[in-house]
Amino acid sequence: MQTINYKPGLEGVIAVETAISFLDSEKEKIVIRGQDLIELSKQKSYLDVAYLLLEGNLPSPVEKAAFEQQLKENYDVPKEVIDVLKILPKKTHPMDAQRTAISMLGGFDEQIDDRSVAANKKRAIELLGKLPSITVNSYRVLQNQDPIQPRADLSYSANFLYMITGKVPTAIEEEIFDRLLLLYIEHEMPNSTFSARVIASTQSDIYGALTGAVASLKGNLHGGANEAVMYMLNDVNNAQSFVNLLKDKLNKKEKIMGFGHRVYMKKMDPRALIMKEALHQLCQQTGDYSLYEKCEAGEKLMEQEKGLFPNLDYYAAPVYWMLGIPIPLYTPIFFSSRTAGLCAHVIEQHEHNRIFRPRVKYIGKPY
Ligand SMILES: CC(=O)SCCNC(=O)CCNC(=O)[C@H](O)C(C)(C)COP(=O)(O)OP(=O)(O)OC[C@H]1O[C@@H](n2cnc3c(N)ncnc32)[C@H](O)[C@@H]1OP(=O)(O)O
Ligand SMILES: O=C([O-])CC(=O)C(=O)O
Repeated sequence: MQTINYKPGLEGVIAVETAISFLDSEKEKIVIRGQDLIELSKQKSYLDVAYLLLEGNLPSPVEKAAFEQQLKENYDVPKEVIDVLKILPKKTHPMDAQRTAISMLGGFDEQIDDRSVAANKKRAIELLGKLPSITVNSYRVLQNQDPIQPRADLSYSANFLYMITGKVPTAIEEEIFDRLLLLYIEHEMPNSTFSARVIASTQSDIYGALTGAVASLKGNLHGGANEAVMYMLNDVNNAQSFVNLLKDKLNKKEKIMGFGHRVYMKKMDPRALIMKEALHQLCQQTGDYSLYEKCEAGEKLMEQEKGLFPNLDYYAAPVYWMLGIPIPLYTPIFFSSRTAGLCAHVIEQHEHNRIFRPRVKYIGKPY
């Protein structure tokens, strides 16, 4: 007779011991190596938090400059990777192209079998350096556009946004894009991180773990929600039509993208609030508040009708839009940011490994 302790979707199950991050619902903190992500988003930049994740402490100004320089030295992507992206069917989703490119990088790693912390940290830096180019250029070649070269004279985030839009961003655009990357950087044990750790736990390599994580993040119950939110917002002209659209979807028992979360069940994802403020800031710049009005109306309706609150993807989507970012890049950019957190998790998994191998509750034919 089996002893059953089955939680559908592993809800509430503790899967790993980690020193990387923790969602403390009681204290309302997203803890990243002992620091609150929301506080960090007000004072620090994406690269500070990427360094914190990989090294365990925030960088000094000198360490940060050296870290940024290392990333810039790794901006170039092997020509063979771009060549493969060019032969993908043009209807390939950029997430699938990103997945292919990351997977290919494994073949260029001369020390692929080295699972040491030092080797994995080196790979994390190489991956973080290459991700902006992989992300943007995989999309560009699918659009029959020539790859764009990174610009090392710009900051990491400014270059990333420049590569996406083809324009050097203004100071406010750079600041908001950097905040968006920072908020997406790490979030404890979402499906993609779990996937990466499960793969790494077989002693498989970081490229395989990240390739699996891209596939996980693509789904619209996870990272793919940000793109779905924007298509929904663009389907209607004003706040009232958006409310009507959501009511209609709810009547059809459809899930509304950008709402709900396994951990934030009774209140709004704190990261979404920061993006809501960023959206307001961007609307102030243009004088056009229509996206903000639609989002707020949707937020109110969902609370009234379902007691559900926005997650990060809900308010990140219109921020991406106002920064001039094409919708198919929203989830690949999320992944690009999350690479820092995922690499920290793969490093930790390789350091303190036990293979994941759960059991089942058998509901098949009697035997
Ligand atoms: C950055 C991120 O990746 S955040 C996640 C982004 N994903 C989305 O926005 C997709 C929409 N949201 C969802 O599908 C879910 O809320 C998830 C996947 C995020 C969490 O899923 P779970 O923790 O398994 O919650 P579950 O789906 O069981 O929902 C609990 C109840 O709330 C309802 N619910 C949850 N989210 C939604 C939603 N977005 N729209 C409508 N109803 C919802 C469910 O239908 C369910 O109702 P029931 O008990 O009457 O059946
Ligand atoms: O935590 C989750 O399940 C999903 C999420 O918000 C994230 O990965 O940022």
